[in-house]
Amino acid sequence: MTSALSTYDAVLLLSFGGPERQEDVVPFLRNVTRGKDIPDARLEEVGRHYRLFGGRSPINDQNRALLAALRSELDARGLDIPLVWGNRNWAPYVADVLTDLADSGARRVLALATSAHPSYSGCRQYLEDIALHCPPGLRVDKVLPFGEDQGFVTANLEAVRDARDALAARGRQDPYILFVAHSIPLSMARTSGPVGSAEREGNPGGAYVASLEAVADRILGALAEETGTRPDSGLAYCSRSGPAAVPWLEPDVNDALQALAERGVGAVVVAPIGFMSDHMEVVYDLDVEAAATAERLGLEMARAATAGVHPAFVSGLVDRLVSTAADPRPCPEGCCPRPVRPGRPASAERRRSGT
Ligand SMILES: CC1=C(CCC(=O)O)c2cc3nc(cc4[nH]c(cc5[nH]c(cc1n2)c(C)c5CCC(=O)O)c(CCC(=O)O)c4C)C(CCC(=O)O)=C3C
Ligand SMILES: [Fe+2]
Repeated sequence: MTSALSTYDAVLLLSFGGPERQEDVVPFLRNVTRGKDIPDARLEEVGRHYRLFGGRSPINDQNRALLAALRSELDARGLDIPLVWGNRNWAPYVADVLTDLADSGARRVLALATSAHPSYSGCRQYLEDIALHCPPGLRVDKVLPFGEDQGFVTANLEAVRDARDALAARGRQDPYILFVAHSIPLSMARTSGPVGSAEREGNPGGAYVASLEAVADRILGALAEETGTRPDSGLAYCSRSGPAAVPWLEPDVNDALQALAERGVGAVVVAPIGFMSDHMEVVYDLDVEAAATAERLGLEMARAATAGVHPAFVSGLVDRLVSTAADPRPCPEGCCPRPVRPGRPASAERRRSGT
């Protein structure tokens, strides 16, 4: 079957990468924090979550599963384009994959990054990775963030419904729905463009928060239509890091749970709509830490699944590949810019990548 995709030589799944064994943890974190001169002792502290899971991040296996699901969907549509995988911070490295593609004669590659919502970390930084490692003669176009696509919304809606029903089976009706995403510095959120609609311009959290709110709103709207009542809900954040003096998106998920318990809420669905699969942030910060907070507060909590390889999501991603191939649009100039780090000249930062 012909489609606009046939003008490309390969599809590249672009991701963050993660360690696979204990020996990988510190080298991986050194890659993530490249250029920031963080001492190994501090890296050990950051790596504690990975150590607890045997040094293995879930992210690579999630990406292997996604590659298999995308392959099946491409095949089912008769799209025989090669599909490859490259990471920013761990093997297989994007630099090696782009070199291999160029060596095998590829000229045009269509990249899909594993971040659903727009921000420097989830969008522009992948463009920088490509620019930094792209061999001459190779052109790479990238799919824009897809969090508001119907497939992603459908997968998350079904997950919230399942978690709600699991609580109901334990006798807890009408839970609060707490949507969760990765916190980012407020400065990064404000510049997370693309700024298009008036709502976005008026949203101090920028396009990142607007995208999360849009997904939450569509899930709540669908639930309201099914049950006749719109569930009580909120948006919270996990996994903040960096100096306490720098403002990040709030509230933290643990503080949000505390506030709910104080209000007398008894049951909560924690829905990680900010993540497209079970990353370390989900399996540690939510399933371990937030779950312990909920338990301590006497709150019944059910964590909704991430989109993962939900068929509607995978099919929507392939739709996106096809539509982007037909009309590749660059991320708008000035959108989701690299954060300026105080005390570091921009030129020294330009050729470095971290997180
Ligand atoms: C918006 C966003 C996404 C996109 C959402 C998404 O794609 O899901 C994302 C993805 C990821 N981030 C990841 C891991 C890390 N992120 C870090 C640090 C940071 N992330 C940030 C933001 C984001 N990050 C920020 C603003 C920082 C501080 C950096 C700075 O100040 O410059 C650090 C350093 C240690 C620390 O600071 O905690 C690590 C180890 C992994 C792998 C997880 C796994 O192994 O499963 C993944 C997919
Ligand atoms: Fe991160």
